[in-house]
Amino acid sequence: MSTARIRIGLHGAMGRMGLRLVQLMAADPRVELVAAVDRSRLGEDAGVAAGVGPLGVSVQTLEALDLNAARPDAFIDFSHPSATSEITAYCRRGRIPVVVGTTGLEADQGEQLSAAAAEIPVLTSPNMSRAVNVLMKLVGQAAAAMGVEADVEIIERHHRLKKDAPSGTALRLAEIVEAATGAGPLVHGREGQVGERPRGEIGMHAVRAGDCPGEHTVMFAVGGDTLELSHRALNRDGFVRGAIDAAVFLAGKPPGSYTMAHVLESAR
Ligand SMILES: NC(=O)C1=CN([C@@H]2O[C@H](COP(=O)(O)OP(=O)(O)OC[C@H]3O[C@@H](n4cnc5c(N)ncnc54)[C@H](OP(=O)(O)O)[C@@H]3O)[C@@H](O)[C@H]2O)C=CC1
Ligand SMILES: O=C(O)C1=N[C@H](C(=O)O)C[C@H](O)C1
Repeated sequence: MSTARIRIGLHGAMGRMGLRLVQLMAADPRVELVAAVDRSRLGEDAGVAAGVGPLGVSVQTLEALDLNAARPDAFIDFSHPSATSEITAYCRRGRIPVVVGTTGLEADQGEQLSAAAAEIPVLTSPNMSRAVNVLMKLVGQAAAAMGVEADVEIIERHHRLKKDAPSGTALRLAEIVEAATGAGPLVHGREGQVGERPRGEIGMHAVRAGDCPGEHTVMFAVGGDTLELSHRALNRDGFVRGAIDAAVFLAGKPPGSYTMAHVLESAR
């Protein structure tokens, strides 16, 4: 017996994440691309643009999208903070669940997402990769076990085209350490006569180089011992598969705020 595919709209469909989503969704029997929204490559067939052949879905702006024709069960957003409020408001008006992967959001956008979650299902995560979500759990455990006496340094490395720094994932890792130990403040890089390192400080370092898809290391150092927990993405597929799983999970859920933890728990 065949079940209906989950109808997915992409916001930021012609970006690095969007194009890989078009490719992996085309090979995933659970889902169907029904809307490809971007401000670039308007009018192109999204499948042709992604190299998987015609899908009959043209790239268009949100304003031009015919919602009654597309009937998305969920939207996935990997665009830019300046565009995320628009897709959130659109999904809220249309009662469409939304997965937000865009990072670098302002505090008031977090509030908008929380307000939207009172009316529609909203899943946000700075990192959709299963492995990174395991890293987050391990970092919480390590921080609690190492204690506030351990010097914590977070190093993230990304491609030269990334627009926000530090990465959303690195900021989340810092929040996890802070929650486990009360450590802080966060110190971004160091330069000049900074003096001895105070206890509790969390050092944050953003490397931008080449085409690196994303790496995160959290270092815990005490006298005589250093523990490092790292994740290295070899390509974007882990983020993309997580985002598809998130959209499949979210379609048909009641309104509320969801995270990748809900998705991963549901898959066990
Ligand atoms: N949560 C996660 O797991 C991950 C999150 N990310 C985050 O996702 C976001 C996108 O990353 P990435 O795909 O690499 O970025 P890209 O810049 O490659 O893609 C973003 C796409 O969105 C388009 N866009 C920008 N503004 C608008 C707008 N106002 N309306 C419509 N489309 C718009 C861009 O068009 P144009 O090219 O014209 O600017 C581009 O096509 C980033 O915030 C990144 O940090 C990335 C990977 C994983
Ligand atoms: O912009 C990217 O590429 C990535 N951004 C996310 C972040 O800011 O944490 C996740 C991933 O590392 C790739």
